[in-house]
Amino acid sequence: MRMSGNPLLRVTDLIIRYGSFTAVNKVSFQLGPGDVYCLLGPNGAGKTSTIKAIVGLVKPVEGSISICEKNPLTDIDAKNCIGYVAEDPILIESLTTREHIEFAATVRGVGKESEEWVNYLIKAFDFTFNLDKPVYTLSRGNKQKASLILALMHKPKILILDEPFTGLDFQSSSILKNIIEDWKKSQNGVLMSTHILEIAEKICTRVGVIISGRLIFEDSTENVKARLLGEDKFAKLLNELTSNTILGNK
Ligand SMILES: Nc1ncnc2c1ncn2[C@@H]1O[C@H](COP(=O)(O)OP(=O)(O)OP(=O)(O)O)[C@@H](O)[C@H]1O
Repeated sequence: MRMSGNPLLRVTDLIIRYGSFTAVNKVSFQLGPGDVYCLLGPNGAGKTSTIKAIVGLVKPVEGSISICEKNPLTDIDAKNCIGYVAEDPILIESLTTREHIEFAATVRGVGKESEEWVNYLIKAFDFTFNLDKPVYTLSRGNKQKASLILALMHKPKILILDEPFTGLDFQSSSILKNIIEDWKKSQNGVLMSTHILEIAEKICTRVGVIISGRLIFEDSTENVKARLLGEDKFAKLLNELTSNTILGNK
């Protein structure tokens, strides 16, 4: 695969099982500097499981993961290289977002120098009036915004976003798209799962199609589009990949 510089993230032969069920089967891919890698696939394909293994929320039975050239199992610094937004925001319901930000700043060693950036994020996501409300009073979309601010505040080299546009209003979606573009330009990396083909086509530099736990197709978005000449055919390819894959028997 074409890549400039060492990969920021390397996933090799990842296998995840829940009991006897294999949810992710020998998945391998890399995220290079400047990449926005989109994992595409139907419900239950294994996208979230793959992401959870990368951020350490699920223990794979086999395979290896390298984050910023560090082993996350043995090197605590690997975690600081990541900003993660889960499909369902992971927040402490009784705390306010301001308290989450203060706690995260202490844990990650984020100091005064980041104040301007954090204030920018709060303003950009139109979050000022929600900052001091307990999380349990926030709407789904505002919890998503809180998660995004927390994931971005330490300017991680790798952003990992699981269905990040779900529940976001138009303005916040547009801000997030700009931030993803900035991450790409700064030679950082973004790994993202999405069901929205338009986003994959417009934002991602690479797409990986995962079905029944297997990564069955991977290419640059540029190549896919050049080959398929148009959005309808991009969607058609994914439909075909989905229907041609024999489900079960993994
Ligand atoms: N904790 C769990 N215990 C048992 N099975 C699980 C668990 N988590 C996920 N699975 C199963 O693993 C498979 C992959 O799930 P996963 O959430 O990774 O898929 P996904 O591609 O992210 O789906 P979606 O697009 O619906 O979010 C599914 O069959 C799911 O039911």
